[in-house]
Amino acid sequence: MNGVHVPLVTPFAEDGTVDVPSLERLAHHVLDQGAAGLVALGTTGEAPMLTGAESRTVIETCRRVSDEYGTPLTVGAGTAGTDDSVRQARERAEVADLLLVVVPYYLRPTDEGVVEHFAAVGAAAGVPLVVYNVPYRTGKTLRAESLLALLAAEYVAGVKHCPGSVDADTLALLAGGRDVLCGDDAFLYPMLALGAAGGISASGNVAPAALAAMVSAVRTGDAERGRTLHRSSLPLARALFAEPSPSVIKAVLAEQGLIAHPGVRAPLRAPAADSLGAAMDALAALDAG
Ligand SMILES: O=C(O)C1=N[C@H](C(=O)O)C[C@H](O)C1
Repeated sequence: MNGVHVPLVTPFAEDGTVDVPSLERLAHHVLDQGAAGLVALGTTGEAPMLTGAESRTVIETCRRVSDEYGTPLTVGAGTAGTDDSVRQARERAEVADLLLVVVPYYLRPTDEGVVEHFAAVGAAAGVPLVVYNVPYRTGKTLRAESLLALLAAEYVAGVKHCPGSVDADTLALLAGGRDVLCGDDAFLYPMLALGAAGGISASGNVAPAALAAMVSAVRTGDAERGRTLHRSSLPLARALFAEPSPSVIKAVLAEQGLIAHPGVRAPLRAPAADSLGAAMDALAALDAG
């Protein structure tokens, strides 16, 4: 799990069904532009709003394209409960190379309960897990030692960390030595500079080359280039997340002609014209890598 992995949006056709040709076009585009792999059914893919059949269509489409490119496919999985997460992980692991498993949300279990949850899912899945730590969405903040324990587990390939800042726990995690992936687009460069292996970055849908260039600047020790790319991509990350994601991202992708329609599923809503305008301006000003 090195480099930038792109959590693809799930494009919908005008009638609201999953638009497979748009999804395929976008998947080819991001891999052509330097993404290291695809992520299906991430937050950006509106996973909670898809039916089981739609989820399978998205996974199969991403599998086909990943096989063409020889790149890894990570598939989102996990719900609030362990039994249901185990069932879903078993099913999705048949097609995925890795599973991106969200910290169980809403009930706010203890850290010990969360660690046991991942052990159960890891044992059932048979493919490596990426722990998706996103406290501002799940309502569950794990202690740094629990994150480090998960990072050290043999069934865990990495932690996708979305702290909203580079705080003390983030520093402890990055000092942990194994794969940490940044899940907060605005913090991609700072976390890479501190040793993160890469990122799962929604901005990669619209600017894959710039993010791939940032990774390569850090790898080659070109700090000045890395900082330049960071300064240039930060306004874009902010603009894309100015409204609940992925509504702005989809609107930009439709403007770019990469997907046919910008529609998102309720309760998400189309973004305000100003939000789209700000994102298009940030994209126009981007150092594209
Ligand atoms: O789709 C994802 O997975 C991502 N999740 C983060 C979030 O929205 O919480 C952001 C990241 O860019 C991609």
